[in-house]
Amino acid sequence: MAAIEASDLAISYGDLRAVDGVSFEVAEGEFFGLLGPNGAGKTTTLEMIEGLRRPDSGSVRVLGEPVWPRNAALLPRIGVQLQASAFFERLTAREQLRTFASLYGVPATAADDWLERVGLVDKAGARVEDLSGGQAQRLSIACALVHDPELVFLDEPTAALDPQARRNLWDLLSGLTESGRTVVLTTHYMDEAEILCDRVAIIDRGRILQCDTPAALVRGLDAPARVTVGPGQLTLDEARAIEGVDNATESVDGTVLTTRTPAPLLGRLAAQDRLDGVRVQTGTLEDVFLDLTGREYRA
Ligand SMILES: Nc1ncnc2c1ncn2[C@@H]1O[C@H](COP(=O)(O)OP(=O)(O)OP(=O)(O)O)[C@@H](O)[C@H]1O
Repeated sequence: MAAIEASDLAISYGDLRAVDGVSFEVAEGEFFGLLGPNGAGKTTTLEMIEGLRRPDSGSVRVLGEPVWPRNAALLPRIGVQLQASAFFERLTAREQLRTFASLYGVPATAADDWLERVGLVDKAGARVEDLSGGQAQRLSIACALVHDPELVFLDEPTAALDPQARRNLWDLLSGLTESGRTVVLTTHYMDEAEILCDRVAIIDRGRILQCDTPAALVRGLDAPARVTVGPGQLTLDEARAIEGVDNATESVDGTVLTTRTPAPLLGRLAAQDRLDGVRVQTGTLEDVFLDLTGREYRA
């Protein structure tokens, strides 16, 4: 059984078709990403799947059940991350989490376990308004998971965090599917989706442009790899003479070799003892987005 089956979802706000025929399935245990720029329709799509917003047309089944009209049987089985601003005011981090636990009828020990899992034991007595952005996001994720849901929705969990705090949160997020739980994440960040998600749907202007594993999407681009060899190791003529090199240029970082066959090229560079400081860049999801839409990604 699929954890989510969304079929031809559409919703308009006045003249704006915010979601325009979106269909996808998410398998149980999958880490699935909805990826797209501001205003693409990610949040609206999630709200329809969570049963918070009624689609104009189309249908959704979650964990085998219809979500609309509001399906109370599903509530204990799904977790929805609240934006940090939706915390109960003036509670400490522990009280906040214990309040969620009691609303779901789970013991306070579950709250304390999650406090530990998200690394907030030191902040247990701090009021939620005194937490840093990253700590608040960790707490909101713990609140969504305290009742051990089968399916959890995380809407831009790393928005507004600095790069270090985002990376710290990735460790926590990547462990969430370990016990077979399904995770659906929306994000602006292509790098985040590439690292965390088993599959991503790239969504723009209310439509899914592509849906696949990040690796397959990048492979489908058929973009050449760029292999940069440290400065002074190769002349351009030597570089161009190496089998598999399509082009070679100089940059401040060294000699940049363009190739469609990076693995054998690296083997040849190794044989010439020229691997010191070599960097390999392949296509990224940002390149996929550019290729699909013809414009830069507007994160
Ligand atoms: N209640 C509403 N009334 C009118 N327009 C809306 C409403 N909610 C969303 N929209 C519009 O629908 C489009 C999709 O919005 P949505 O919030 O789903 O995008 P998003 O991909 O989640 O964007 P973001 O990453 O900025 O949160 C946007 O153009 C938005 O302005």
